[in-house]
Amino acid sequence: MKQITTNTDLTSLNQKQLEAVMSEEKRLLVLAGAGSGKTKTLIQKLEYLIKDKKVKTSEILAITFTKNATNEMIDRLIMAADFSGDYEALFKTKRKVDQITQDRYTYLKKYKWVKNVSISTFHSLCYKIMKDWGTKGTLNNFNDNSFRLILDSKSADEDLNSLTAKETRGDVLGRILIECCEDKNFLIDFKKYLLDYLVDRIDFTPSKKGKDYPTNYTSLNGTKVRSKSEQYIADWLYRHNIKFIYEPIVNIKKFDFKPDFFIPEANVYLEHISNLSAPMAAKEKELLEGGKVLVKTYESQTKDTAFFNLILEKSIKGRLPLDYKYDSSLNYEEEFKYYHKEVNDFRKQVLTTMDMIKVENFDLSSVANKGKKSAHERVRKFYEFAEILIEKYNEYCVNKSYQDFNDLILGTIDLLKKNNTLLDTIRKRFKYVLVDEFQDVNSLQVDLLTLLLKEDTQLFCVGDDWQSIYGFRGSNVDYIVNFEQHYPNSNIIKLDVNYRSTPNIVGASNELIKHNKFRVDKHIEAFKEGNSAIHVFEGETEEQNIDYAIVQVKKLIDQGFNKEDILFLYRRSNMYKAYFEAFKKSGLFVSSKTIHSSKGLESKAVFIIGLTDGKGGFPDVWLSDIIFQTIKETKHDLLLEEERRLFYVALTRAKDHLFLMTQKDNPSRFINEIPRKYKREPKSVDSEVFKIYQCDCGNTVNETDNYCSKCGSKLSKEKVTLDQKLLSASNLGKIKGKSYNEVIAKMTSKKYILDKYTITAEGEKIGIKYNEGKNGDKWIVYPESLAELL
Ligand SMILES: Nc1ncnc2c1ncn2[C@@H]1O[C@H](COP(=O)(O)OP(=O)(O)OP(=O)(O)O)[C@@H](O)[C@H]1O
Repeated sequence: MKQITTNTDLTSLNQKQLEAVMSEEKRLLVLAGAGSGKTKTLIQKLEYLIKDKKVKTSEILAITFTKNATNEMIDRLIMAADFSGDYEALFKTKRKVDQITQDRYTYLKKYKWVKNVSISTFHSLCYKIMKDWGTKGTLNNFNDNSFRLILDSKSADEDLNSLTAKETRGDVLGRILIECCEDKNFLIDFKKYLLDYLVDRIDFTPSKKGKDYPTNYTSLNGTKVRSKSEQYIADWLYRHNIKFIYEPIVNIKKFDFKPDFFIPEANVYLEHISNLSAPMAAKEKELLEGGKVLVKTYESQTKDTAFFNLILEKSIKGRLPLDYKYDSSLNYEEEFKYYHKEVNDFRKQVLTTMDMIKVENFDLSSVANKGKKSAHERVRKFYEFAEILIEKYNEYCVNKSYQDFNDLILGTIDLLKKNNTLLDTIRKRFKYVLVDEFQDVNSLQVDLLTLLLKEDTQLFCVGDDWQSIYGFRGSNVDYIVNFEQHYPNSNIIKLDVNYRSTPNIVGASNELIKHNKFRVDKHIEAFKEGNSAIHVFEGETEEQNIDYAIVQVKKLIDQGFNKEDILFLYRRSNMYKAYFEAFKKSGLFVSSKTIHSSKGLESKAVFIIGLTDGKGGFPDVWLSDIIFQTIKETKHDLLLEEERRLFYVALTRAKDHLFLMTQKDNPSRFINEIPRKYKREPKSVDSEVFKIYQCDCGNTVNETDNYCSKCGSKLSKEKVTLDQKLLSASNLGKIKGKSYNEVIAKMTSKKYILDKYTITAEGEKIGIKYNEGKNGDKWIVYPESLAELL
């Protein structure tokens, strides 16, 4: 084999990183804090194995979680191979995605050995195994190799799109639902479920009759009625194809009134009487005098459904023509035309249920049976429908030979278990298995991984339990926290130097994460020096926060920061909407991302917005719906810990500057969990007064100065008056190289707010003005802040 050379420089590693790279341990976890060089160590390990240990490239399997991570790894290997530095130089130029892919392809042809290393996501690994080893062309077989992928939408992974079914999982499930609704009973039952639980959401309403008690219920034909019993009557009529008018206005002789129902074809009025009903006597008399038939039903009768049905049969059916057609065909389109959103939500719930069952490797019928025994009617009903739909869905996918992402892993596990030759071949081939982001693995992935290992396979995992943020998708932080239990005779190396962030950012994130119970203890130290504090800004309104952000962003841009250097992060996309509009208006360009998608990134300045407490803020702990709790229970405490890890990820993306944006009187608990010493918080105006002293020559001097630095004259403390403490508009202009008029125009063009005070300009005076009572107005300036605004 041709000698592979790379420009790997092991001397750039610290002691622990080096130890990890050179380790011969069969089961090793490199457990690290943010910015401590996990990715760097993993890549160096790859290079070390190939270049120094002369391991055959085909014997290495490196597993990542995303296509981006795979590409990053490939790019770093190409850079290591490319001594000319040309490939690295390309990254400094602006390129379109297509161009990046093309360049990668060109260089992979040049450095073929990089291509020989199996670097793939779990999914693409399984895809390949299934395609290469699945049973050839045997439809209806779980291990069929002529399958196509079925996804929720177009894949972000271009390579996968050509291999993907045209229809999405949602399309298929939707069609199966329509087919099931050809059975009228199914349709009516399903519509009732949808109206009760996704439209009226009756189970989310307090059971006690109070002001929150629902004022109406949607009946099967869409009429809103006032009570559950009225809904029952309306539904009974609908099911029997009997038309009705709800609360028709009747005027027979003396007054207008509204009986509950009128059934024209039976020429009957129906009044349902409960203890909430208004007195009936006068209305009844009117109807009688008008020769109308009135049927009365009573709340007490509804307790026994069969009995109540009988009453309705007798009093209504008996008055309809003998040949009345009680049966009618119902059309899905017509029945659900106003409820597309709810049908869509239901479909998503079924797909999530399906995924959760697969990820946990559970059996559909056991989960469905558990669900059907739930104390909640909504859950019982959901699983009745879900079981039928999922069974039919699975049947359809097997017939069509469709596999979703979880099927790929399940299918591969199944295939490896059945096919000993294959298992043996793969185990013998991959002598080194490297896994990135190990904190994100789920049970299925661990099962697969375990299958791939022989006793003497080297398993090298890197991860950070503090950054595990995909619990909601089924990943289980336990595999990294209790690595030694899952992999007996394993070793752990902790990387504890953060090369990315300033000491305040590292200190703050260390302190924050200590509030989590479920974690491995690590103490991460900052490599960098510097004492820039974390800025906490508490505006009274979102507008104030945006104004502040604009000022700070402009300041950073003045310092030479570009788009990539400034990153706005948020828990949910809608938090950024108003910022986006304001930046667009001001012609400012910054990067922005949800925190989940910022994993692995870094930026010189990071702004975390939307840090308010409570619903819609951050943390925002949502216990999963009881439907999903049936499959996997989630607990409030653990969800809060995951939110905190998400905040940890956000904090640790920042290299030098970190801004936390919240709202006055409603800060996120996470901000309070960061000790004060790391933060620069706006304090009250009085405690923060930054006094400005002026020499007679106009030069600004410090309080402790005895002599003026400009004219050299001795400064007399007694001369300092309130007015003299003020930095005049002219002087402020001089400092910033602006004219008096420019300063005043700028300050008065917009109301800048500092803390809760408005900065105003009046003549030469500029700053914060507040009323001192009989001594007149008092002015205070924050020179630093004012200068920032200019
Ligand atoms: N030994 C080292 N000496 C100097 N710089 C280092 C060293 N190790 C890592 N770095 C630098 O630290 C930064 C973070 O490294 P890397 O991205 O590999 O960390 P990470 O642990 O994967 O981060 P995270 O998990 O937070 O995304 C990079 O800029 C990297 O070049």
